[in-house]
Amino acid sequence: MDDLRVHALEGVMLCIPEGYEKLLKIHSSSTEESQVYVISPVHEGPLCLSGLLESAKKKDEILWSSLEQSQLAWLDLSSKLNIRDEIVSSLIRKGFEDMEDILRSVWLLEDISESTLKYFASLTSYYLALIASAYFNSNGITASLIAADKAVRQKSFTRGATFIYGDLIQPKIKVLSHEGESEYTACLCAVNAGGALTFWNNRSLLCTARKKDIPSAKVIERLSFAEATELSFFGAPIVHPHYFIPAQSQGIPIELKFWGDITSKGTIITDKKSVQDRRFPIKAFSVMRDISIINIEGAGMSGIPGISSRLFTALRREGISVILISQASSEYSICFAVPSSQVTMAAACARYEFESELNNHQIGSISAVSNMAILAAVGDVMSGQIGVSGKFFSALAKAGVNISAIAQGSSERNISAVIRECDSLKALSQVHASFFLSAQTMSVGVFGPGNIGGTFLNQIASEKERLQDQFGLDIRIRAIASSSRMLLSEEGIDLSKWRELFEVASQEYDLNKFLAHVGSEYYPHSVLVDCTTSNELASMYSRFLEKFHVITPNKKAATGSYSYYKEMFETCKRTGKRFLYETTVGAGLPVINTLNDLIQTGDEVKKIEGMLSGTLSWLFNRYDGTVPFSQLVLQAKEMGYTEPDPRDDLSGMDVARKTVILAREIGLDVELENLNITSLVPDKLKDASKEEFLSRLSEMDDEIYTKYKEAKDRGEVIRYVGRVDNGKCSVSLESFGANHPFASASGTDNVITFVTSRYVESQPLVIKGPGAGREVTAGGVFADLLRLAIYIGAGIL
Ligand SMILES: NC(=O)C1=CN([C@@H]2O[C@H](COP(=O)(O)OP(=O)(O)OC[C@H]3O[C@@H](n4cnc5c(N)ncnc54)[C@H](OP(=O)(O)O)[C@@H]3O)[C@@H](O)[C@H]2O)C=CC1
Ligand SMILES: N[C@@H](CC=O)C(=O)O
Repeated sequence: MDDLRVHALEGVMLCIPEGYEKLLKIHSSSTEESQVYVISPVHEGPLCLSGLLESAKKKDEILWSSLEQSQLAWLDLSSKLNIRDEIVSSLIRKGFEDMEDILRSVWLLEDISESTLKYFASLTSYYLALIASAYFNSNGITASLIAADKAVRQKSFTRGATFIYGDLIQPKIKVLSHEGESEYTACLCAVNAGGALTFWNNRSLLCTARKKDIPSAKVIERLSFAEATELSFFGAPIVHPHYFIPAQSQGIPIELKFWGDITSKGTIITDKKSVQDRRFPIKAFSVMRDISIINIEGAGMSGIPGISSRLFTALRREGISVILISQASSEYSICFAVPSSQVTMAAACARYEFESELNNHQIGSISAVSNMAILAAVGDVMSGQIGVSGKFFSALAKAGVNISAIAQGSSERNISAVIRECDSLKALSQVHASFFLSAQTMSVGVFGPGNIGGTFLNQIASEKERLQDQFGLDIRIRAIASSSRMLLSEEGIDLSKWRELFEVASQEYDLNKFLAHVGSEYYPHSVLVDCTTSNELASMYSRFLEKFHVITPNKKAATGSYSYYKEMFETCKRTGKRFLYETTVGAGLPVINTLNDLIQTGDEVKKIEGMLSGTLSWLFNRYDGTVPFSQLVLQAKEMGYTEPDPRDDLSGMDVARKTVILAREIGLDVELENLNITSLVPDKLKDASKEEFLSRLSEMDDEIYTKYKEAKDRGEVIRYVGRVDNGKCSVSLESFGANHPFASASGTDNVITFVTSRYVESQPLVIKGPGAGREVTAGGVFADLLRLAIYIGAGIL
């Protein structure tokens, strides 16, 4: 068992009775025999005493009633803790009598000396220590009080509790007005008396990112002093390194704990360099907001010694704190970041310093940009590990975050990027997920909860948890829209009951609202899944791809005009967004991806031939004249094989679209209008409404029977085929003998053959399987979503 632990506490923690109860719990659960509590002064609230001095200086009559109220507040705290020790109240009263004398002289002199200010502050720390020791004693724990200046010289402390108060010891360079007040004294006590150290903060546990920004951020268990130094600079809940130098120099580990959650183990800072798992090179990410950058540019700076030195000397003279510096090796420009509150002064200071260089154009411009943030990644294990910064920057690129400046120290323990403040949350959540510190989250909006869309939502519902646990992929379906209603949810729709929610909680459909919701800034990756057959939505993909990834089984966009088709891919190239549409041909079959593999590996595709309609395949496989064709069409619709309007299948249009998609995939500039399409839909039903067409379906029965009979008599079967051959596309209704591969297709089979340089005519590459249906198609859309997840960096194998 260690003998001694020294705790650094903020005075404010002990301004309410619950604070003492917490402290008692901490004491009782600690293993060390001697516990030392260094208590910092109170700087705000009813127990703070510095306001009295201000009133005295201003000769404000309110002083006397405030003095009385203040005394009552202190006595009240002690009585609420049931402290019966008369000495405590009489010492508090005595302190107030002394204060009254001092306040009278401040009143007369209208001046507050530094030592008076310190005395009033240290009195609060004394009172807290006094009350705490009385409270501990009344709870059967031996407790005593020692003034800080004496405590730091002690080689040992008595068993039980010791409370240290007063004018706490400060390092020579103080950082922020009230930072580290108890920590430095605690360090000195621990170093001198050989004890362990705990710093209690009132802000939060130290996590891999700020919890407010990334709710799934985890507590960091261990940290090296060097990492702690980097993180403290970037605003993590650790005091400035100046305050823990004594402990660091003696290799005394420091526990960082959070007063709001005293049972958490918190973080241990040690002098050991982190040797954690190299798969997790980053310990934590931090964001500093409200930053401005100043850029100094000019050809005349190259190779001129002393420019940087003059700049930073001038800035230091003005007390401007430079947070980050980045200079191109060409020395053509220097960029540095400062807090926005200092940017005007910093820019003026730089202009003043380089006035003559500006006048003679050695320096072209000195410009400032505000509303920036610094995103920093910190970790010992980054050092020497190839690819960490690459991953960091590519993660930012995938999230569409522009980087204005970069800095990486040669220790390789910190990479910092200056980005726009409005991108900071999105950037943080992307890099945090990319280094597997939290799940890779996608904000997904689904258009069209019909056959395919609805099945897709059900499939996600059943796999969501597993994907999150196994691969850290967090798919959040945050919006669902039909043509008239939409359901939005901030955290993600509960997919176990999405249908009921859509019924009862949906609102009127508003596309702009839908897009703004799915694309909300917090999420680094926003995805639109279009499971409609809407032309209107398809015509907006190019616009969507500016900001969203698009996944769709809807064939309309990929078969729109060739210029629009090109435009979508140009947008993708520019924005880094993905357009995935595997299910537009062959439903869940791997047709487009296979074709792409052939092309990307240098194969030459000479001919594509396919039975591309699952519906027509099923109809002609089923039809034998016993059940009317029209009835089978209704069954196919019921089973989710047909297009929302079955005329799209029966007219050959669906096959034509798929043929065009395949042709374009191999680089052919083809337009749908140029295809000759044989339609099975009688002319008289072409322009009827969908409802009328369905009610008059039987009018096509005779003609189909004739076609069927003619083929049958030849010993053949009817198939609808799409072809891309010799640079030309065609679709046709044909009949095939029993030996043809198309004749052996059953059910909703699609059969697609590729003849290429590698897969010759006599032995083509053949893809065969169900080419329509809810489950297979929705599964294909889901697979596209997972492909996208891999692209954005999810660790799916
Ligand atoms: N069935 C299959 O096997 C395959 C289908 N596909 C494609 O999948 C897509 C969907 O087909 P399927 O699920 O059968 O069709 P459904 O008719 O079952 O569903 C379509 C859905 O889209 C909604 N919708 C229509 N217009 C809009 C709009 N402008 N905005 C938002 N929602 C809209 C409809 O809502 P509302 O009720 O308001 O009209 C409905 O919920 C089609 O493009 C089809 O070509 C691709 C491969 C295979
Ligand atoms: N209706 C289509 C569905 C797939 O695209 C078909 O039958 O093939």
